[in-house]
Amino acid sequence: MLTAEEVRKHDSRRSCWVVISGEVYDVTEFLNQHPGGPASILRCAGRDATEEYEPVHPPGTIETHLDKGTIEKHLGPIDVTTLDALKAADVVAQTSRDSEELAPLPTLQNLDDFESEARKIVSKKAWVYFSSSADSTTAHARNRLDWTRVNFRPRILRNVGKPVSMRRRIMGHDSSLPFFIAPAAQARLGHPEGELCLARGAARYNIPYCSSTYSSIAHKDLAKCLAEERKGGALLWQLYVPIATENAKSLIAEAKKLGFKALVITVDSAVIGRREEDDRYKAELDHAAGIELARSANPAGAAPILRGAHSSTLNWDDLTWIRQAWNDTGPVILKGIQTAEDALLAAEAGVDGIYLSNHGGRQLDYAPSSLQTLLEIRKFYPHLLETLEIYLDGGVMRGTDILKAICLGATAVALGRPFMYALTGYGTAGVCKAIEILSDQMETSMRLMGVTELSQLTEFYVNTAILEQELPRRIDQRDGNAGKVSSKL
Ligand code: HEM
Ligand SMILES: Cc1cc2nc3c(=O)[nH]c(=O)nc-3n(C[C@H](O)[C@H](O)[C@H](O)COP(=O)(O)O)c2cc1C
Repeated sequence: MLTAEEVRKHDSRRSCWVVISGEVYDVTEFLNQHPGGPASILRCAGRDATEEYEPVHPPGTIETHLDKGTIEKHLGPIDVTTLDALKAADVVAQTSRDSEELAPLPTLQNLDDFESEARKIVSKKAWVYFSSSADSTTAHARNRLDWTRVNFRPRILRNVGKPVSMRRRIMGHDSSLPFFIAPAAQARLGHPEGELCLARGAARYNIPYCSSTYSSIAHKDLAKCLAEERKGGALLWQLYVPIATENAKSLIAEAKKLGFKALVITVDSAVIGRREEDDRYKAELDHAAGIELARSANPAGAAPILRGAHSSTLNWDDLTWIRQAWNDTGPVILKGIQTAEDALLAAEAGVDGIYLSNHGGRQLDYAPSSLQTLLEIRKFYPHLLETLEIYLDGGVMRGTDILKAICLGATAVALGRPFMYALTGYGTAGVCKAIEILSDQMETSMRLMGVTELSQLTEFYVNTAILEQELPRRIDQRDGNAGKVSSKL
């Protein structure tokens, strides 16, 4: 049996050992293959990495890689009585949650409240990961701002005393509400039960949950959780296409095997965006740990250094083998469409739906808000609204935002950060309360607009004049079928 003293000696690039759940691994050769980059492991070198590792990786990650031979050296168990000496002080501090500080859940009134409550107790690592957005953060700010720039045109004197129906078919699922939970990785950074809280919330309110490729709870456990709830809901599989095609195919095979209802392929992440707050925090940790990793040096002629672990070569042709692997198991949706041109290409590629998103402003800064993209599609390729399912996300904080999207022809809307904040503070109960708040906000607003069913909402219920002034005057119509243009604006 190994001791802490022995492990501590292997704390560098030359020899890097880590302890995870009481087992010691030699990961020296794995460092440069680590999909999260070598620095994240080097920060834990010679230490107990369990607290850093667990919230980010689903159970079984190491075992799978041991089987595949990517990680070769399982050195055996550590003497647990010596383990405390191997924990980093900051990790211990970061994981302490003092829920005493939180406002009682029933007093929360809107989704902003969840954000401010979560901030009180969340670790710095989780906060920068959840909240950060790319570069100048303008895309993120605009996501939120643009919802405020659309006004309603309510109708009066209509009988709105009857029950309000908000049902919508979302990616093949009959959802009770016209929104779903967007994919967001590493939920266990916020709460020990992580993504399970999201799956339970989705089941209890019968809405879909699109889980991330990087779910920190194993997908099979999410499927099990949904089945155990026996209430409703549906699981959708978000796919980041990995660099190796065989890895992508095995993820798709897993999605099929576990009964996920739709394949949501994220197409806005050829490289990972520069989220400065996140990168600054990691650089601070690296600096404190004495880790220096040259990133930008790229000698002329050498292959470019790309950020992240996803395929940077992904292109429209790849949709063919991806769809063959998925084999019509359910709808295929492209997540991250940001222009009318790409919406048209997506339709021509035969996908079932498009998901307008700039990744919560975390990828390309100054990318258009999904609301702008929706208006752009309405202006240049309005027929797509009839032929494609249209989903969107980014900055959605209120039921009124969801209604605005529905008026403009969206099938449904998704929310990312708000649910991460809800689970961080309050676990499953927080997720359920967030869904209730949105549902309540929508119901009241629908009655005040003079409708009781989503199908009654049309473009005439919103005034988008301000945003329309900012639409591009022309788009590149060389690729698509320009003959179909007959503007809805
Ligand atoms: C063997 C010990 C391992 C340790 C100590 C470790 C540690 C970490 C840490 C601390 C992070 C967080 C990065 C950050 O926030 O800066 C991370 C990220 C990541 N790790 Fe590991 N890891 C290990 C093995 C693996 C394996 C076997 C895989 C295989 C898939 C993997 C995949 C990833 C991915 C994809 C991320 C990035 C997640 C994201 O950015 O959303 N890791 N790892
Ligand atoms: C913490 C976090 C993690 C995310 N992880 C993923 C992911 O794994 N896959 C993905 O397609 N999108 C991911 N996203 C983007 C969301 O799916 C969604 O597009 C975005 O959060 C919507 O913006 P909102 O946070 O303003 O609602 C992530 C977003 C956040 C905030």
